[in-house]
Amino acid sequence: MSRLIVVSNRVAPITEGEPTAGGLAAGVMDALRQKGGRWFGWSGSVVPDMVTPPLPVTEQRSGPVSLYTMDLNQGDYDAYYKGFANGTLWPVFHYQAGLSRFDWAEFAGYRRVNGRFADALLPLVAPQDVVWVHDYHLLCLAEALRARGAGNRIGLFLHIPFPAPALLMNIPAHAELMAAMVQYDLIGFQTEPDRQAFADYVQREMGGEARAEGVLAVGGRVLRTGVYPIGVQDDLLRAEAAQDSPPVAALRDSLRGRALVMSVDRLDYSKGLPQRFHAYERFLAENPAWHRRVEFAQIAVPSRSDVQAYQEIRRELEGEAGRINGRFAELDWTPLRYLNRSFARRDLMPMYAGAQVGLVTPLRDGMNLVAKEYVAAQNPADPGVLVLSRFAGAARELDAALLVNPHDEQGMAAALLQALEMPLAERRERHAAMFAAMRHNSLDRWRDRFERDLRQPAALPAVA
Ligand SMILES: O=P(O)(O)OC[C@H]1O[C@H](O[C@H]2O[C@H](CO)[C@@H](O)[C@H](O)[C@H]2O)[C@H](O)[C@@H](O)[C@@H]1O
Ligand SMILES: O=c1ccn([C@@H]2O[C@H](COP(=O)(O)OP(=O)(O)O)[C@@H](O)[C@H]2O)c(=O)[nH]1
Repeated sequence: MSRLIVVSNRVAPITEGEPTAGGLAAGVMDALRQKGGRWFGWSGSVVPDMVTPPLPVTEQRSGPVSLYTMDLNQGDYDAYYKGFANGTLWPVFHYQAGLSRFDWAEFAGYRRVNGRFADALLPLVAPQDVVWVHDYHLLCLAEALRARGAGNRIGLFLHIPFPAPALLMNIPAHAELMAAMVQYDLIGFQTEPDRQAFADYVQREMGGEARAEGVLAVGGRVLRTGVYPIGVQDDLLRAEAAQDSPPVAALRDSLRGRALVMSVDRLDYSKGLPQRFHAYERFLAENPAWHRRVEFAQIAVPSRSDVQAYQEIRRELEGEAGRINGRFAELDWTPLRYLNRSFARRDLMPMYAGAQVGLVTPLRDGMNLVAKEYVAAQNPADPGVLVLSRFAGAARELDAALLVNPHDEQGMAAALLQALEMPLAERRERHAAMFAAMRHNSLDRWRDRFERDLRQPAALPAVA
């Protein structure tokens, strides 16, 4: 039997109900629980350099999912995760080249860790299995597996945007990176512009040829590319949204009838939090009639806190939250609640349900599952309004949201007012359109389409 072997840097906690660090882990766990499979990744623990590889692989089981994890030693973690993946690739792929740094030694460390993943993975993979790799941490994994003799079909799904070639070429190792990427059999993207940017580079810089829709021939290899927007499990989420719990009750009681604007993000510069804070400040300044009648809750979960750019954005936001509250707060009204902590998703869902506005305004985002979760949580008879950045992957499907440019403070302030004052009929109409789009590209569809295309070499690539 041919099994599905999933590989990603971040894996979900195996215990249900624990907060999940980001959309990849949430999405993959939900998808794997349905059908079962093997999932290999980093344990999240870093051990001293004197512990030398190969590091042991630990197995845990949760229902039909077998989770295999491995620690990283400090040197590998620094070069691979903190260095090349999150110090170089993440900013460039999110169109923030100015925040990117590059070091050949870190790139070598990134390749070395991709090799360590390959070494640990090989004993778990039978020749007939298919391997589904996730995200930018493992762009060189297919190359490492092939160098070790693996003949399996190997696919990559990129959860984050893929940059235009001119931007990608800011990375001095762009040619090495792309030569490794074309060792995959199938590469999936969140949106068509991401797929097109990849194909443009292959054609223009590598002499590749686009043969049929999405099929690329390059350097003696044929690989397929497709668009597979990640989704959510709306039935599960709707059930979670209907539950009450102590944090949800505490939030509701504290609002005392005020409207709630809500945002939930990892504390990441790509999420556009300072711009969002400034737009809310402008909204308050321009609309005194809304003072005491609205509160904005920003949940910002600390993330990658040992990377300098993340430390800087955290400091900036603490200052801005204090300043905005200092400017507008009254003894009995705090206009902005800023929380640096995480919640279990089953607690977030009823909070979304009670929020009149979901404010999701990243500068760039591969997809943004919070936007889809917000739509899933709403009561169709009296739904809230999603204000969504046009630069989130989710905006391509949820185009009935109030779409905003996160760099346009005035536009965002106006959208907030429009959302808070939107008539019921328009809210229902917009929500129905978004709900249908969200349901169509479900999490099951994402997994099934990618797995089907990965297993069928001859099948035509996907167009979402
Ligand atoms: O693993 P971390 O460094 O703690 O970061 C968390 C995850 O962040 C990113 O998530 C992305 O995947 C989501 C689901 O497809 C998508 O909606 C979002 O737009 C992406 O940013 C990252 O890509 C993951 O690898 C991280 O695990
Ligand atoms: O306190 C929190 C904050 C976020 N999330 C989940 O983390 C994911 C975030 O995914 P998204 O695609 O929005 O962004 P990412 O963090 O992956 O860039 C969503 O499923 C959220 O529900 C969570 O479980 N607890």
